[in-house]
Amino acid sequence: MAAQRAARTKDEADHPSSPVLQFGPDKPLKLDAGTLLSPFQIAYQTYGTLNDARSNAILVCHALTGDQHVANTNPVTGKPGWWEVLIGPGKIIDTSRFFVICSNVVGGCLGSTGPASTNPATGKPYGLDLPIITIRDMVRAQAMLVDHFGIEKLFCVLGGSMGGMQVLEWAASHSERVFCALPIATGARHSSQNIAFHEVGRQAVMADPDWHGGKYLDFGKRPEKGLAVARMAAHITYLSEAALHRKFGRNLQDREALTFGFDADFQIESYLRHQGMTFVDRFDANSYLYLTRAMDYFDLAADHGGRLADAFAGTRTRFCLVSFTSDWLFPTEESRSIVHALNAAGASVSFVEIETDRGHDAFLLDEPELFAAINGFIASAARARGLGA
Ligand SMILES: CC(=O)SCCNC(=O)CCNC(=O)[C@H](O)C(C)(C)COP(=O)(O)OP(=O)(O)OC[C@H]1O[C@@H](n2cnc3c(N)ncnc32)[C@H](O)[C@@H]1OP(=O)(O)O
Ligand SMILES: N[C@@H](CCO)C(=O)O
Repeated sequence: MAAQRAARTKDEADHPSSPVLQFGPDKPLKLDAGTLLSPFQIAYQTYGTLNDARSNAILVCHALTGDQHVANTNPVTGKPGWWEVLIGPGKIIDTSRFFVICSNVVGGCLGSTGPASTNPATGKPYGLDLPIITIRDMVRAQAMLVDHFGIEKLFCVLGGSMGGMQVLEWAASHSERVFCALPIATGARHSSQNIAFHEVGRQAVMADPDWHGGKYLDFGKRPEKGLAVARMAAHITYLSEAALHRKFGRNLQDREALTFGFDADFQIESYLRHQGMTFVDRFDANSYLYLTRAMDYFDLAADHGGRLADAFAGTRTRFCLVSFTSDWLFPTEESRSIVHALNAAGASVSFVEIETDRGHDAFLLDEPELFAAINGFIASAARARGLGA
């Protein structure tokens, strides 16, 4: 165990934005697809220090296109970590008290094994030869990383969107290892409408002639146009009609009049083009296919005989669910149905619906009510866990 603690050096603690840390388990990853993934890597970051009782660990699960750089400068984009506003010394998730772990999901493209990784059978990138990865597979891999740190029980698992799906999966399949769980802006299954949007995005990628059946790395050119269009369509779903109206209305982009052509006349067009173009600089097209598929396949009730409450039978985990009024991707009803299932399972659960026009991606923004909910829930759970004030 001492060796496991030593795996996290002082340099890592002092320089959390230091190069990507990777863990290669010596066991294969058992996949829901019925195969084994071996070898495989998990890229991760940690912040803070694990206490002697190993009771202060918080696992943060990232969303569809997020990564492990939750609270340090992102080495690809140069931007702050995606929850740096929330996590750090003296912040709401205080890394002078808690040991925070965030890992890149398996199937991703920032250091964990994914479709761009080398297939040991061919010596070439996996491409579509990588087996389909599920949310449960991602969580199995994270559990191996948590084992690597010698942590039996996580104090908290939290995350939004696809991160929230991982939180629910942790609570369902490793309930004895989770003291408290905070799924945000998520659902216990991906809805028909959400699968539909993902399918549009995947078809945009696959229709790009540079995709080459997923073997684009062999050809030296990536399917950037298709991936950008996929992101543009998806990005609309992360916002809301009201937010788009508030931010852009029908304002024109750097011009006084319509051009009577197909340039980006409107600010919203220019904005979406920007979102699409910047996305392709930081994300792999095949990873996008795999991770959207993982979300589509997620159906916690189906995995437990069709009754969601059975996924949480006997749980002692404390839950807090958060939804946003303008989130049309994971509307409040999705969270409410999870709350009902938790009630039926006799779980300890609280629920916060936050009034905002910022849509689904509100969980990534400076949202005071969200931070107040996280703060209150973690403070009360920490007292119950004997982790002090
Ligand atoms: C959970 C995780 O794991 S992280 C997930 C991965 N990360 C993301 O999804 C982040 C991408 N998402 C976003 O940027 C989402 O819009 C939000 C909602 C999170 C950010 O919202 P805001 O902070 O309000 O930023 P906003 O939506 O206005 O976008 C700002 C960007 O649009 C650009 N922009 C704004 N207006 C225009 C315009 N008219 N024309 C062109 N570009 C524009 C800005 O220059 C800025 O660009 P930059 O990000 O390259 O610096
Ligand atoms: N916009 C976030 C959340 C999507 O669910 C992302 O790209 O990961």
